Amino acid sequence: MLTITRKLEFDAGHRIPDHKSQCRNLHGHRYTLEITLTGQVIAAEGNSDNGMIMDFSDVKALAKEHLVDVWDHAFLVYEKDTAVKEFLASLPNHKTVVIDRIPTVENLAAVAFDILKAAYKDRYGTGLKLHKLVLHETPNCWAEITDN
Ligand SMILES: Nc1nc2c(c(=O)[nH]1)N=C([C@H](O)[C@H](O)COP(=O)(O)OP(=O)(O)OP(=O)(O)O)CN2
Ligand SMILES: [Zn+2]
Repeated sequence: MLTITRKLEFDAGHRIPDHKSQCRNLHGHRYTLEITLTGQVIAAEGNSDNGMIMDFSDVKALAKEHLVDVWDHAFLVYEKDTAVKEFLASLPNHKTVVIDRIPTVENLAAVAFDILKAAYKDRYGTGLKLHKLVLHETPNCWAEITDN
């Protein structure tokens, strides 16, 4: 299978409220996102994206619009983490993203996959689709999710 992968980075805060150790504290990460797409290679002489599955700049633009700019410098808070949710709501103009599950790297990768799957789906009639997403929380810890 032929794929292309675009890497982007963003910063976000989170906490894992029931964690046994450090991760129950408010803290942040520089997340690294790897987006892998598959689809037919575009064959259209004279087109800017001739010979590409998708121009990397378009991969980046869609990722930013639908996910990266939404999560960058936001605090990603679990919807049932009432104490932190209320605190963040008390801060004027604070960038907060409420997540319907605990913001572990596994869950954030799954949420990101669903968002980006819809964003890339068959934009050119070439079967373009999100194949895999990797989300690094630290250089040493990451989750991967693949389309099934
Ligand atoms: N399965 C998971 N385990 C942990 C998660 C997670 O999302 N899924 N998250 C955390 C913490 O939030 C944190 O992101 C990881 O911290 P840590 O284990 O300290 O990671 P480091 O890379 O900084 O660890 P080093 O020991 O410095 O390499 C915890 N667990
Ligand atoms: Zn963390």
